[in-house]
Amino acid sequence: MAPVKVTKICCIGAGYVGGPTCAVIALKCPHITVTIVDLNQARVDAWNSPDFALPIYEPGLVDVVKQARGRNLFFSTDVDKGIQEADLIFVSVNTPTKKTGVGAGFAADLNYVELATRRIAAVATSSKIVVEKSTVPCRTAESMRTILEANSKPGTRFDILSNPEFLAEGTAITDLFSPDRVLIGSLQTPEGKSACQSLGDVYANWVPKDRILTVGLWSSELSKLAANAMLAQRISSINALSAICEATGANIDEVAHAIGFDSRIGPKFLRASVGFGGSCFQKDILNLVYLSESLHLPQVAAYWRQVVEMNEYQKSRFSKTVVDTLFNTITGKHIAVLGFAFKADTGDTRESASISLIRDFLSERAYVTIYDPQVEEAQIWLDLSEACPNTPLENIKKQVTIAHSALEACKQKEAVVIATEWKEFREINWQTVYDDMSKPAFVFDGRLLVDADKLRKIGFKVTTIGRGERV
Ligand SMILES: NC(=O)c1ccc[n+]([C@@H]2O[C@H](COP(=O)([O-])OP(=O)(O)OC[C@H]3O[C@@H](n4cnc5c(N)ncnc54)[C@H](O)[C@@H]3O)[C@@H](O)[C@H]2O)c1
Ligand SMILES: O=c1ccn([C@@H]2O[C@H](COP(=O)(O)OP(=O)(O)O[C@H]3O[C@H](CO)[C@@H](O)[C@H](O)[C@H]3O)[C@@H](O)[C@H]2O)c(=O)[nH]1
Repeated sequence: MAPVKVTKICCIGAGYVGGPTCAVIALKCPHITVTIVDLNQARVDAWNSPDFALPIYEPGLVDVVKQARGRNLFFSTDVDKGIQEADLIFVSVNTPTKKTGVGAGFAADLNYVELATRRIAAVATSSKIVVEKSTVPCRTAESMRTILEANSKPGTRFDILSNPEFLAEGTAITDLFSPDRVLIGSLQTPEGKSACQSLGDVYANWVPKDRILTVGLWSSELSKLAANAMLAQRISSINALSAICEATGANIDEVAHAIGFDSRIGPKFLRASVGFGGSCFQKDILNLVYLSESLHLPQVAAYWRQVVEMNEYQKSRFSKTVVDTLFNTITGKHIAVLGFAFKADTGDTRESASISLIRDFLSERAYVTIYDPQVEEAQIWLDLSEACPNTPLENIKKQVTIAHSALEACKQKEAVVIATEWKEFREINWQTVYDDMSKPAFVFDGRLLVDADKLRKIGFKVTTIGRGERV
């Protein structure tokens, strides 16, 4: 069966994945018309804004959108038209952890995937290749196929592919320009393989062919969960070791450097921290835990659950270190928290470790001043309200202030907590920060970001993750 030559792509979901991924496809494939659709009018308006005030912050994204928007890249809320016109449809909707019902707290909520799939089935009038881009549990493609086939009109067919996304926020554009690999899963039938080639040909416009991996559908779905589980496991492993370093006087930087030199281990993703955040790691591991339990594999479930538990431990251990170091009480004390995003170079706050720290500080009745270069004030209030469900927002606001610069945040505070690895925190004038702080002036570096010795020379009392010495 000859592969369909893709000329029109629709992406359902204009979020952190759908937006950048399909904007890059449009840029790299000027012969393909790409329409990204979303039900969220405000989001689509932001993607279309004349001054390119895009709904997400991602280095390099504005340049990509500037080049392609209006040429062969379009953003719209007309989901049905987008579906009808396309020959290939990406489903890139959110798959958060379920909050209620069976599997609550672990399983992925597939409601958005199902609704998008049902919409495709309801309005498609010609054959489509439907590509699962969202991260989903193993065998979700089968459910999508069942829905689509049960609703297909005479003469139309649907081929389902899995094409999980591996971009990381903050580096999305470079990841998409030069991916380690593009993974495409398909049924191993002539039709499935032909659909797989159609999508592979789209990526081949800029991705070397040896980086386009083709596998079975279920392997592709599971590989996405597996990749995130293994990455998060590395962080929990190095964080577990950071606790041993603090207790023994070993230095986690030196340990990471030493083990990373072993080519079988490698140096990446070994940075001890206050804990991993982001919308994916925790969600996808819990999803794997749920899958393992559903498959009656309790030991496997317990193994992966421990990665998340270690992360929770790391966050609470850091909060406790702050309290212990500040003479066992932070009640009434003023603390600056630098960074609210879950990592640098993004405005995304989902599962940010900063939120857990601030919640702990508020419960100890400290006063907190937050500064982040990218996160909107409204988002901070929303996240803190969710983190402290029993405290009305007006009470939270009595304890929390939002500053407009790092220097302003640190002024007259007793302690500075670095929660996100923004480069500007390394480069601020620490002498000025010191001069303006109450004394003794404490710095708690949750990201191994600053030169602790230099700060100590200025006069700070510095506590760093994974290092025994504390003055
Ligand atoms: N954020 C990441 O870095 C990342 C990376 C790789 C994979 N993923 C996975 O990709 C998926 C999307 O993640 P995201 O971060 O882009 O989510 P997101 O919440 O930023 O975006 C999802 C968008 O889908 C829209 N949507 C939901 N249902 C819809 C429907 N029926 N019709 C039209 N629009 C609809 C929502 O309005 C939202 O704008 C998730 O499964 C996630 O696990 C995310
Ligand atoms: O050595 C490290 C590396 C990362 N982190 C933290 O881990 C979290 C996740 O970071 P990162 O993986 O860089 O960002 P994400 O955007 O969450 O990307 C992950 O999740 C995506 C969604 O599934 C995948 O596509 C990516 O491949 C995967 O890296 C952040 O809080 C980081 O600060 C550390 O603490 N130490």
